[in-house]
Formats: sequence, structure tokens, C-alpha cells
Amino acid sequence: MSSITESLKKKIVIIGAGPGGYEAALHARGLGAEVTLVERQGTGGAAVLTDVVPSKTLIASADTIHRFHEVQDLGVHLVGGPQDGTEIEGLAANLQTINARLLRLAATQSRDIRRGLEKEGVQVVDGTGSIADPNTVHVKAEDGMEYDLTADAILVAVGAHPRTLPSAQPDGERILTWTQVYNMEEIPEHLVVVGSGVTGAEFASAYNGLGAKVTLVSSRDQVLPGEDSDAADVLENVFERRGLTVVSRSRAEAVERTDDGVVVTLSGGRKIAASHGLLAVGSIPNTEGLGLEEVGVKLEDSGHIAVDRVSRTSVPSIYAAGDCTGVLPLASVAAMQGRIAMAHVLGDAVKPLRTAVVASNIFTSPEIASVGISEQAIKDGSFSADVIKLDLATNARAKMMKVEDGFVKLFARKGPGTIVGGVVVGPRASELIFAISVAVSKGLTVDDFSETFTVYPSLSGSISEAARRLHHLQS
Ligand SMILES: Cc1cc2nc3c(=O)[nH]c(=O)nc-3n(C[C@H](O)[C@H](O)[C@H](O)COP(=O)(O)OP(=O)(O)OC[C@H]3O[C@@H](n4cnc5c(N)ncnc54)[C@H](O)[C@@H]3O)c2cc1C
Ligand SMILES: NC(=O)c1ccc[n+]([C@@H]2O[C@H](COP(=O)([O-])OP(=O)(O)OC[C@H]3O[C@@H](n4cnc5c(N)ncnc54)[C@H](O)[C@@H]3O)[C@@H](O)[C@H]2O)c1
Repeated sequence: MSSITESLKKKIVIIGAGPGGYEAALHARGLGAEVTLVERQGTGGAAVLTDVVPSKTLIASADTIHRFHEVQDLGVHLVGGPQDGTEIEGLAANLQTINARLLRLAATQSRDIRRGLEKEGVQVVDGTGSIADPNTVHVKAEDGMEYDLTADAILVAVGAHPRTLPSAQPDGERILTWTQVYNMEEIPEHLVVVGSGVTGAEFASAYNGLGAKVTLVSSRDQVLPGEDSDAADVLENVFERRGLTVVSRSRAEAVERTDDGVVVTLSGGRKIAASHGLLAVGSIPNTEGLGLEEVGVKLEDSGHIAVDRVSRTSVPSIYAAGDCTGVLPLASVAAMQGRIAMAHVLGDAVKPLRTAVVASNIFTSPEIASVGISEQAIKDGSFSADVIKLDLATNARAKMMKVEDGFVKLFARKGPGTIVGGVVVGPRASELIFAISVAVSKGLTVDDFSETFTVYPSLSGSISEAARRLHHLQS
């Protein structure tokens, strides 16, 4: 590690206080630097205020209802149900209560982050930053003041915002982006979600759970393009069983307001009338007008900042992290890029980013978690590995819990049996993936897994069972 006195000489200015910016700020302070963080919206960034935190809180409520419907024959029922001779139709969601709770939670989280930053000595500035020169950030503060901050190094961590279509302009009431859905006061009667990537699939699953009629417009053959195809298959089957309609191989050409809702026009002319439309058609990096290109920072055609694995841009004193780089738009990756950037600037030990070991989770019901290489990479010959897939329906604990959808899939390199990837589909897949993530990150083998005790009965038992099957396949 560099000496603290050497780091103390360094001034860092960070633009954007999402996971990329605030994690970097804390790391830089830990290494002794003087840190100023400029943020225009609120600490925690879009991740905390509009994206990760509110959506996962909404999903927690939706999951409760999904689960309730699935456990009906476990011998438990609401008091006052048909067994007691009165009418109980099921669980109902109160969207106003759910939204109030999730917005409160996001605001509290944002405040906690700010408090944590200030406690560590980070100077947080409420305002908009731009690059004046490679060592100067110009600030337009919320209080109207304008001034320059000089820095030895600048970190740009400005995130991204929802993409819209010229013929589908959000009005915040009926035509919405994911940042506006929390204004809805009642469960939408019929929600058309345009775009079946991770964002679209998560919201479609959530509002379906909360009781809305949902139609998901998917431009591809299968939902979740680019993700594990078996996982997408499970999700489509679950969607169908729960009455969620997927319209595949269709692009939305327009979303327009009508007197009492919206009409979505698909390529080919088909029209879907609905009460609300949600645009989940990707994001655009917040890099315009920041002064980046003027000082020589190279942008990709998409507007993302080009960075290397230690978060360097084409200008030596300017680093970038998170969604504005387009490396992998995940909060965990943004945070890691931010920390790596600061370690690099401040002379701490640096381990370049390894995207091949990033674990991620799609918070649909069931959840879909994955890490490492994909099965597609094995199928197209770019990787030589054995694959095993075990359906959760064969797992004793899953049967007890009445978990019928999902699987565990493991990929192990032929020969040494090193675990190089895996997919888990099921309840709390986001937690179950951790073991596979450790294996991929640390180069563990199928034998390491087979020799490790798991609890009986447990869902994780399927992971060690998959490893044993791979051992037999390879011996
Ligand atoms: C609906 C949704 C759900 C998601 N769920 C997950 C999830 O469950 N798990 C996960 O890992 N990822 C999730 N993501 C992705 C995750 O939100 C992003 O990867 C993460 O927010 C990136 O962090 P960041 O620091 O790059 O940017 P952000 O969180 O976007 O923060 C950037 C900040 O910079 C500020 N800013 C921009 N320009 C300026 C300027 N000029 N001056 C001052 N401040 C500025 C913005 O106000 C913002 O606060 C989700 C994304 C979406 C859309
Ligand atoms: N749980 C999580 O970690 C989480 C949740 C949400 C987002 N994210 C991150 O954000 C990234 C982006 O995901 P996303 O879903 O927001 O964007 P995306 O770009 O991955 O998906 C958008 C989809 O909309 C489709 N589309 C575009 N225009 C369309 C049209 N006119 N009609 C129909 N479909 C159209 C695209 O083909 C694409 O499949 C993810 O890869 C993930 O890294 C993560």
C-alpha cells in the first residue's frame, strides 16, 4: 500500500454518487486522499433512488403474493377462508402503501449513505459537475454558486438514464419509464411492458404478482435475450401459467395516449389497448454535455466512456466507473470499477476488473442467477466444458417447500474439472449462486464441491449433487 502521507497529497474529485462514485469515495478516503463528491440528484444515485432499491422492494411485495398462491396446498390458509365458511379470495396489494414504503426506504438509504460518506470525511457537494480541463471540475451548485475544483484525478461515475422512443414519449401518468412507475396510485388494470430484457422481465413479473394484467412485448424469440436459454424457458412457462402474455418477435413502433389509457402499436400494425405502458428499452449514458470529448476523453459510438480494466480513460488523470462506461451495467460492477480506479490513482494494490467472474441475478419470480461463462459459449465452441443440469423438482427440500420451477446448472472445464460457470433458477437463486461464484472466482473443482458437506435437506444440495454428476461424467 502507498504511504498515507503520499496519498494525502492527492485530491480526488468524483462526479456522480451512485455505487460507482460513493464506493470510490469511501475507498479513496480509506487510502488517505482528500475527496470531493459532486452529485445532482441524491447520494446513492439512480441505483438507490430509482433503480435497484425501489424495484427490489416492489418485488419483495410481489414475491409474497406469488409465494402465497403457490403454497395453497401446504395445509395453511387464511383465517376466514372457505374452510371457515366465509369468502376469502386471496391476497391483494395496496400499491399506495407499497410505493410509500419503497420510496421511504430509498430516501433513508440515500441519507444513510450520505451520513456514512460525511463521517469518513468525504466532502459532498449538491450540484452538477462538468469537466473544465483534465484536472478541473466545474460545479454548478444547487445554491446557485458556480466554482472550479482542482484535482489530481477525476472519477466520472455519472450513470445512465432510461432510453425512450420518439414515438413513445413518457408522460409520467400512463406512458412511463421505470423511474416513474412509483407514481401509480393503483395497480394498473392492464400494463404493457415494452422490452423483455432484465428490466422489462422484472417489472412484468412484479406487476403480474401484484395483480395487474400484464402483456410483455418482446422483440426476440425468447424473453431475456443473451441470458441462459433454459432459464428464459422456465420463466416463459411460469409467465404463461400465471396469465402473463408474452408477445414475441414484435417491436413496439409507438405508444400513444388514448382517453382512458394507451395504445401500443406493434411492428406489423397490431395494436394493444391497455391502461398503462412501461418502456424498458434500455439506457443511455449520462455523458452528453459533460465536456469529456473536449478534453480528449474517448467515447464509444453509444456514448459510453471507453475504459480499460483499471478504469482509465484515454486521458491519464480522468477515470470512469459504472453505467457510463457500459462495461456491465450492474451496481456491483460499478462499485468495483470505482474502487479499482482509486486504488490505481493512489498507488494501492490493483487487481484489474474480471468480468468473467461477475455474479448477477434477475429478480423475477423465480429468480435467475448466473456467474462465469455461459452455456452458449460452450455450444458455439469458444469454451470446452461439461454441462450438467438438475431440475429442482427432484430436490427433497424443494418438494417440501413446493418449489416446482427451477434448476441448477454447472459448467466444468474438461480435464481438471474446474468450475467455470453456473446458473441457478429458483427461490433466492441470488443467495444460492454465491457458492458457485466462489468456485468460479477461486478456481475450485467439481471434486472440491462434491467433498463439501451441504445441509440435508437443502436447495444447495442440488449444487453438490450436480458436481458429483460432473465428477462421474468426467471420470
Ligand atoms: C430498474 C433497474 C433495476 C436494477 N436492478 C439492479 C440490481 O438488482 N442489481 C444490480 O447490480 N444492478 C441493478 N441495476 C443496474 C444498476 O442500477 C446500475 O448498474 C447502477 O446504478 C450503476 O451505478 P452508477 O454509479 O454507475 O450510476 P448511478 O447509480 O446511475 O448513479 C450516477 C449518479 O450520477 C449523478 N450524475 C449524473 N450526471 C451528473 C453530473 N453532471 N453532476 C453530478 N451528478 C451527476 C446522477 O444523478 C446519479 O445519481 C438495475 C437497473 C435498473 C434500470
Ligand atoms: N437485477 C439486475 O441486476 C438488473 C435489473 C435491471 C437491469 N439491470 C442491468 O441493466 C442492463 C440493461 O437491461 P435492460 O433490460 O434495461 O436493457 P436491455 O437493453 O438489456 O433490454 C432492452 C430490450 O428492449 C428491446 N427493445 C428495444 N426497443 C424495443 C421496441 N421498440 N419494442 C420491443 N422491444 C424493444 C431490446 O431488444 C432489448 O432486448 C442489464 O443487462 C443489467 O445489467 C440489472
